[in-house]
Amino acid sequence: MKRIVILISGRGSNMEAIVDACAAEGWPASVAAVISNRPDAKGLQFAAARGIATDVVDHKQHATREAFDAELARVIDRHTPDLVVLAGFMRILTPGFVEHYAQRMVNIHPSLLPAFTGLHTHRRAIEQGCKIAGATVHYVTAELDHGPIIVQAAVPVLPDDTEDSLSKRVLAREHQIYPRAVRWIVEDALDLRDGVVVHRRGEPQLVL
Ligand SMILES: Nc1nc2c(c(=O)[nH]1)N[C@@H](CN(C=O)c1ccc(C(=O)N[C@@H](CCC(=O)O)C(=O)O)cc1)CN2
Ligand SMILES: NCC(=O)N[C@@H]1O[C@H](COP(=O)([O-])[O-])[C@@H](O)[C@H]1O
Repeated sequence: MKRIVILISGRGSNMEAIVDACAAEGWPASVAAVISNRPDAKGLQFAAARGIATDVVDHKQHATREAFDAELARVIDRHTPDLVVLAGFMRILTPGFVEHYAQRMVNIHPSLLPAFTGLHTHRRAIEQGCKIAGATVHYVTAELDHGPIIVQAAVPVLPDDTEDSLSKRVLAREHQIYPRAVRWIVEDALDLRDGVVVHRRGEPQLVL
């Protein structure tokens, strides 16, 4: 049984989608803990209500990124994870932390990478007149939002879209592709070769 630790910073709707899918679909895995860098993260309440261990490592309590990451890794490792899932986790992680969880840490990003790395992706897509937006699940590397891509969902940008309406439409697709990606990983359905993810059963890695 694989052990998953999920990191959040806020609402945690992607974490909820993964918890629900894991429970409903009988994955060979369980969510061992949900950990946040923010004590007020709403997702912590959901996890606790589902009987999942929760922890807080407050980034504001640490003088440096390295000190925060070291404490975060100590708390994560108490739960002996096979997979670390970033789900709206809003801290850039140091190279040492990323190396510690090399090839067993994933993230969901609200754009079709490599477009729009970083923050405020939907606002930028609208400002630049993009017709297509979306989300990407990728392995985490030291370089921000540049890890090997596992699956992507494409979402149309509508003429009257606002940042809020687009983010809601993309979020709904995130809730589909993130559980799918995590299930592939815990079922050992993916190969990571020379920075490219190959799905052993040939499942589509771009969902329109
Ligand atoms: N080394 C890596 N760390 C992280 C990655 C990654 O790919 N490599 N993914 C991010 C998730 N993310 C986008 O998907 C992201 C999160 C946070 C930021 C950011 O600029 N954070 C600021 C603080 C912002 C805030 O607190 O609201 C910061 O850390 O100074 C950019 C992209 C997770 N980490
Ligand atoms: N760069 C990281 C980033 O912006 N992640 C995004 O934050 C949201 C978290 O929502 P959630 O807390 O409801 O899952 C999601 O849309 C996720 O793609």
